[in-house]
Amino acid sequence: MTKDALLFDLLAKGCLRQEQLKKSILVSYTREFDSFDAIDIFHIGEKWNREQRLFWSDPDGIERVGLGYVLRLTAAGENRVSSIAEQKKKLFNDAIIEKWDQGLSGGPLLFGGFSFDPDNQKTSLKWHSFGDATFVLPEILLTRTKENKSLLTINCLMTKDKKPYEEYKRLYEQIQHLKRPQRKLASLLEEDEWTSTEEHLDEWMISVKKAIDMIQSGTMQKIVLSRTMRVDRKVPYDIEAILKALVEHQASHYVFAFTMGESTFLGASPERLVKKQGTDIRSMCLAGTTTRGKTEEEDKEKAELLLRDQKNLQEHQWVVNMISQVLSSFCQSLVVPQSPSILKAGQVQHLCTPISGKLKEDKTILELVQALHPTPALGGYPQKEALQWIRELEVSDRGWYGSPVGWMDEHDDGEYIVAIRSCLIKNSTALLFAGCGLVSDSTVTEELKETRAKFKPIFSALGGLYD
Ligand SMILES: C=C(O[C@H]1C=CC=C(C(=O)O)[C@@H]1O)C(=O)O
Ligand SMILES: [Mg+2]
Repeated sequence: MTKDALLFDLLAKGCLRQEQLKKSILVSYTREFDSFDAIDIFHIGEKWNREQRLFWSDPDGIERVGLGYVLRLTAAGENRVSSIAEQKKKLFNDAIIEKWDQGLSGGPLLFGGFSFDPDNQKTSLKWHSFGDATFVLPEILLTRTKENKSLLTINCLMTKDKKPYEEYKRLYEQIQHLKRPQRKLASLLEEDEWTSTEEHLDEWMISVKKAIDMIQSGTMQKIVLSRTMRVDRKVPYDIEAILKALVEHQASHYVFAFTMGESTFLGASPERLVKKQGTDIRSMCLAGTTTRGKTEEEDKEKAELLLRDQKNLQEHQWVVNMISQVLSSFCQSLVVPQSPSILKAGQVQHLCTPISGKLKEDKTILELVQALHPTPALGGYPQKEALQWIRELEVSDRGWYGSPVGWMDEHDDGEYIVAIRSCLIKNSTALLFAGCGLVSDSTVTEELKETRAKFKPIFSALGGLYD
């Protein structure tokens, strides 16, 4: 039997099971594929379904491109995480999943994320297609593994009206299409083509001052406040060109893009929230920032100053305390380094404490995400009060900025990052986000500079200069 004849077989099996159980059946088939260029494949998706495309690459070198969404799981409000978990469970019940090698990382992965705060009333139309929680299952998912193997996953939901042969024919044609990439020359922006505006800057500075005063008075320990920069072009943004720039310049980051309808949320985040593989857990505390030096020597000097800087160490410590406390309740063992190291992230560098652990009992990746979000790297401390202050002090709607975004598999393993260094793009407008952790030694001027530096990596990828 040829590889794709097996696909037909599975679809027929799915159809039969659908008739027997009288419910929609997920059929997922993963096989080896020809080597591919992820950006090229993403580009092919523009022609056939430009409103349903996703891209994901991680620091281990794994790349994934998803084209077309078989289904969308959505949820709103306080119970959004458990609602997604329930919908996911139902979807995988009775599913037919075939992988030629169980050890490889293809398969029916769900990609998506959550808004930062479902209780924030500033629901703007801009984030409409993303909602409080949205997960998608791509129809075609191409994966390049760490070992440089290419995998093709085809997902299909066999509903009552679907005929196996018709589905097979349609999917087969799409696979042929994938083999004929046409590379378009990605063009970055010319300098005179865009205008940028730092939005509500005065209001933001007043809010930062208020938050610092409050922290100094002892009411709060830490609050993270973010702001937006709008960058307008004369012509629509070229998402592939931006991804190409991010992948080239930010290879050590998580580069992601989720297109939901006309809008794309994309970025290159250095921050892992949590990864779960069986009982192994990995997380990361990232907070405390300085800029990069112009020479290697200056860069190192800045890093050394950061490692000794009391304000940044304090800012960092709230995150270490919270993440280690949360994870210790889930884990039988946890490794937390005594002091932070440096993580270089494009035009900035951070204090970073990686954390790893072993789960004591079976948990899903979503349970871990729910317990961790938002850490004091994006919210503050104490968490509940910090969220309340963010609602009151921030003008912009964070939407999915600063939120958990990622993927999960049929075994409830997966990886979520914190969506920072990111922007929301619609046609010729990009909205960039950057925030900063405020503690008692913060000053408005320094935090303004810090957020300006944090805009740079994504701004550069939109066409500004890398410096
Ligand atoms: C909130 C952001 O960064 C967080 C992660 C690393 C360092 C941070 C800081 O030093 O303030 C922030 O906590 C952002 O980039 O928008
Ligand atoms: Mg900071």
